[in-house]
Formats: sequence, C-alpha cells, structure tokens
Amino acid sequence: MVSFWSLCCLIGMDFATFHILRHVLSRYFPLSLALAWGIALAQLLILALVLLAGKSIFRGRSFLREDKLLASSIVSSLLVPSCATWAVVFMPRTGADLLHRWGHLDLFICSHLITLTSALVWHQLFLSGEDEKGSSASVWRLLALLRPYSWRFLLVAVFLVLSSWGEMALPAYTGRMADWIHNKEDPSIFWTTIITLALITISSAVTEFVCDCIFNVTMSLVHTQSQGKLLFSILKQDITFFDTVPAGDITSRVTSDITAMSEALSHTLSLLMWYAMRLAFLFIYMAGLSPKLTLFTVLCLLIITIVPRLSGTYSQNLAVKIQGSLCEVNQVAMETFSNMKTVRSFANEEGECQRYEGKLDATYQLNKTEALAYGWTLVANSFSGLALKVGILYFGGRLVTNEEVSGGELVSFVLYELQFASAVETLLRTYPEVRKAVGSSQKVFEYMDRTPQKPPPGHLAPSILQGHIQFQNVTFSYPKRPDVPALQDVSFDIKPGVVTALVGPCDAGKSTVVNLLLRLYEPQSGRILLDNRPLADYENQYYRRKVSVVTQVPVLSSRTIKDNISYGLGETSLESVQEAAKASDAHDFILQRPQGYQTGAGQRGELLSGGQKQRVALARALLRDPKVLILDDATSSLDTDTELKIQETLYSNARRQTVLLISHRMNVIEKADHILVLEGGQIIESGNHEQLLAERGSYWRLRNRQQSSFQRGEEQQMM
Ligand SMILES: Nc1ncnc2c1ncn2[C@@H]1O[C@H](COP(=O)(O)OP(=O)(O)OP(=O)(O)O)[C@@H](O)[C@H]1O
Repeated sequence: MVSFWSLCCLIGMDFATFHILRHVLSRYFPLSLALAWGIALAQLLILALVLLAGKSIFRGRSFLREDKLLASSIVSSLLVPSCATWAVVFMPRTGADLLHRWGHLDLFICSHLITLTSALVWHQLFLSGEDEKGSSASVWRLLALLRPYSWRFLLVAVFLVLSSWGEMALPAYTGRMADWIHNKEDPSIFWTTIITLALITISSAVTEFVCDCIFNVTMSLVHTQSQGKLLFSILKQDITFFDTVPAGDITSRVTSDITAMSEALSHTLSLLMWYAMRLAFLFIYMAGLSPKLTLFTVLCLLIITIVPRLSGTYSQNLAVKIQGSLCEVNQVAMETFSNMKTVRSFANEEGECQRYEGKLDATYQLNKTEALAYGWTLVANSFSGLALKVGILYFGGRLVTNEEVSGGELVSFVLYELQFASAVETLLRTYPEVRKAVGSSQKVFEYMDRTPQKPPPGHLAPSILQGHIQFQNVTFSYPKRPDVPALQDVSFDIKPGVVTALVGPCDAGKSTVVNLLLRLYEPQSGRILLDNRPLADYENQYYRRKVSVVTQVPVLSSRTIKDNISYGLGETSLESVQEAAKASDAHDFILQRPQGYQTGAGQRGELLSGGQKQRVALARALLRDPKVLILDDATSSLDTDTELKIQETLYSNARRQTVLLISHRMNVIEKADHILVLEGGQIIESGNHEQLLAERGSYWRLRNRQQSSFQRGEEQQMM
C-alpha cells in the first residue's frame, strides 16, 4: 500500500501545483475546458517529474518511492477536467457549474476522496505488490492440488447450486405468506405455499448432505496425496538439502504444516463455496426485488471488505513466523532426544529444558500476538457487518415509506438482506484463514517445487564391471563451508581387484573421499571415474549394488538382524544372509541370541554393541557382493582377533573385489597392496608399506607416533 506520508505529500503537491498553475494561467486565458485540460496536463507533468526525482533521490527508502503514486496523480489531476468534459457534452448546465466550482476546496476534497476510494477498491479487487503476488500464486497452487478431482468438484458444484437455490425458497414464500395475510387471499394458497416450502426445504437438505459427503471424502484424499507427494519431493532431494535444512524444519513441514494447510483448505474452501453460491443466489433474488437497495448493499460490501484484507496480511505474516518458531522448538526436542545419552552423561537435562522453554516462550509470544490479532479481526469484522445491516435497514425503510416495494416484497428482501449480511460476515471471517492457509502452504510448496541439485540420472549398467576408480583433479568443499576445501586437486587411482588403503590424520578428508564415491555430493571441479566413465553416467540402483560402504558408526534400523543384513534387497534367502554373516564373523554371536536371525536389532541398532553393529553392517555390504567395497574405519570397534579374521576374508576376496580401506590402525593398513596418504585434503604420498617407510615421510611419522603411543600404553598397563 502507498504509505500515509507519501499520500499526504502527493495531496499537498497536488494542491500547491494546481493553485500556482491556475493563478498564473487564468491571468492570460479565460476559464474554459481547454484551460482546465491545459492546467491538468501541466500539473500531471510536474507531479510525474517530482515523483521521478524523488524516486532516484530517496532510492531504497519508502518515502515517495511507490509507483502507485503516479497512478493516483493521474486520477486526481484528470478527474475534474474529464468529468467536466462529459458534463459539458451531455449536461451543459452541470458542466458549466462544475467548471465554475473548479478550484474550490469542496471540489478539491471531493475529487481526492473519489481518488482514494477508487485506489482502495482497485487494491481490493486486483492484488499488486511483491508479497501479494506471491500469495495469489500460492492460492492458485493450492487450487491446483484439486485439479485431479475436477469431476468430483463439478458434481459438488451441481449439488451446491441445487441446495443454494432451495434455500432461497424460505424468504420468497415468507413474503408470499405476508402478502396472503395482508390481502386475505384464497385459503388454499396457504396450504399450497406451506407444502411447496416443505418439499423444497427437504430437497435442499438432501442435496446439501450429498454435496458435503462428496466434498469431505475428496478433501481427505487431497490431504493424503499431498502428504505423500511432499514426502516424495523431500526424499528425492540432494544431500546438500539435508545438510543445510534442520531436520526439525523438515519434520514440521511433513506433519504440522501440511495438516494445517489441508485443514484450512478444506474448511475454508467449503465455507467459501457455500457462502459464495448463496451470495450469488441472494444477489439475483434481491436485484429482482429492488435494484436500488441491492446496489447500495454491494457498494457497502466493497468498502467493508478492506478490513479483512489488511488484517489478513498481518495474520499471514504471523502464521509464517509461528511456523518457523515451532520448527525451532521441534529441532531442540529432536536434538535432545537423539543425543539423550550425551545429555545424561553431562547431566544437562535442566540446560536442555531451559533451551526448550526459551524457544517455547518465543512461540508463546507470537501466539499471544496472533490471538490479539484474531480478536481484533473478529471485532472489526462484526463492526463492519453490523454497519452494513444498519445501513441496509435504514435504506430499506425509506423505500417502504416511498412505496417503491410491496409489504410482502419488503419482508422477503429483509430476510434476503439478513442472510446476505451474515454470508458476507462469514466470508470476511474466513478471509484471514485463507491467508493463514496460504502462509502454511508457501513453505510446503517451496519443498514440493524444489529441484534437487544433482546431475540427471544415468542409464549405464554394464554386465561386467572392473571396479577401477580414478579421481582426476578433484576439488570439493562442503555446502555448509564453501570457502574451506575438504579436498584440493586430488588425483589417484584405485586399481581393480586390489586392496587400497587411505590413511591420514584426523580431518584429512578421508571420509570426504567416501562421500564423493557414494555420490552424496558432486565435486566442484575435476572428475571421478568408474571404469573410465563418470559416476553420474551409471544407473542409480545398479551403482548402489556395485559400490557398498561400511562406516565406522553404521546405522541399523528397528527390524530383525536378518532384515537389517538384507536391507534394500527385497526377499533374500536365509542361507545367503548366513553366508555373509559368516564372512563378517557375525554368525556366531547372532546364533547365541534366543531368536537367532529373527532377533530385533532395536531402534538404530541399540540392542547390539558397537562391534556387533559393525559386523552386521559388514555382512550387509558383503551380501550385495559389490564390485567396490569401501570400509571407512569399519573395524574400529572390533578386537584384534576378529579384525584379523575379517581381513583374511577381504584379502582372500581381493582378486574379485576392489577394496578401499580407511583406518587409523597402521597394522590394518600395512597389508594393503597400495597405500595413499592424505593430509589437509591433498594426496602427499603413495606406494606400498615398505616403499613409504623407506621414504621416511608422513606415513613413517604416523606409524612411529602410533607405535610409541601403543608402547607407552603397554608400559603404563604393566606398571
Ligand atoms: N558435512 C560437512 N559439512 C561441512 N564440513 C564438513 C562436513 N563433513 C566434514 N567436513 C569437514 O571436511 C574436512 C574433512 O573431513 P573428513 O570427515 O573427510 O575427514 P577425515 O579424514 O575422515 O577425518 P576423521 O579421520 O576424523 O574421520 C574437515 O575439516 C571437516 O570439518
């Protein structure tokens, strides 16, 4: 909206320019239409120049910045000359009178009031401005959700028309009864009227029932489908999205936002439909009875709809803020529950409670403001509705006394008017809810419309894969830390069918290599090839089957151990699961459980120890018989014996599989066929164990450091 001060300035400038121009020009020219147009155009030119100058001088500030002021200047400058021209052509006396009064204060105020009212009505009917464009776009997006069910809504519309039409019967027949009583007509008319009225009322109730049923069933279908669609859109996002958007935020969108959106949509849509249809019928019937009174009603209606529009914008902004605040509350709760052991071990339950209460308090403050805003909206709406009723009754009363309508018609009209006013009131009350639904839907649509930032899916799925991996000048930084490269110009080969070890101090970038190999992220520059083809060329499912990873802290889910091992493979035989478990040395401990492979692993695998989880995860990777097996510190929780057993399996397998081994334990690394040393995101050494020791470089230092700390530990134990 144009700011108050900008408007005051415009009116002031308008007044000043008009009077100066009139004073100067009327000295030389007689008062005529030509002079009026001359002054108006000169005035418009000056105002436009001042507005343009103000816009460039006060760039970035709201003062005098709005383009809408130009439209207002055009209307206010040209209004009187245009009216005078029309009047001179069609009503010469009025035209002369208008020209004569031109420049007087009353006409000046009147012309500006007309400009202001037109601007308000224009603003009311045709949304403009950036925010509002956004909301109207969301309203269309909301309605687009209903498009697949168009035929159902067509049916709803048919029943709606029938039922609303039936509702018009009561006032019409009441009017007829009033005329019948007044004129003492034939008694049979009384019974005919009553029976017809009863039949129409019953039919209207039945059609309303059918309409309600179809509508509610359709809306719950819309809700379910939108929820599924939203979850699907989120799941297909790139990992960067999950890195940057807090989990609480995402959960909030899938649960509370979409529910709020659907509920508001179904509730407000049904109200809007019913009352809009009723209004249409009431308008037709009222216009049939008294066009004058109907015109008066509609004009009043246009003016009072400005109130909900203003409060609706405020409610919408508040709704967005409340949703954001709720997300933060959820985020704190989720973070606390998922780190419960850490919270307990640092005895920080009270601290977490305080953090949660702090976030809740912010939400409470916003809710309080929302409650006040809602209360104010209700008061403003009922006040405007009441003003409309009083106005209509006053104007209607005058029509009766002027005998422009009959007694029965007046009764019908008053009944229609009351229904009309209550329908308007309901629509006004519904309006902030529409804005609230739009507020909730904006974020939901933001997620639904988000295009994942990943390369298009590949289709390569060769029957024979060597498992040769090449990193060629790869540079990568995480989206959360775009300025700090985790890998810098890294190039190396992982030869097929051999065990390659990646070693380096903490934060060297070892897990980042794994993340890139898993295609969780895309490098900013350089290429990663598998059998000389970029990773993105491979079909996703194929790639996930051929490249398997076991991480240091494997994530298991709350299903049986067998199902955890065969995760993502569908129906798998127990024999093949057992074979994989034997290879990862998990078979024995699984059989010791009362239910063997059917034992539940607990939520996130909490019923298993760290070492057991690692062995189950290793079995899960081995079951897929991948061509490339990546072990990212995957045996760190195992004892030496178990680790040795697993190593034997890997090395015996090595002729068939490419293995990338990442470990901090040098005794695990030294047996690898090829060793890469990574430091500060760069490959600084490569070769086999003996070659690297001979170089006496970083690898040599790492090994010595580990050996001396190991010896120190043993000495301390012996003391
Ligand atoms: N998701 C992430 N977002 C932002 N930065 C990250 C992310 N993951 C890792 N990093 C940063 O990238 C760098 C390399 O981390 P990476 O986990 O690859 O090292 P690492 O060699 O595997 O370490 P460690 O041996 O301790 O596991 C570190 O500086 C780390 O802080």
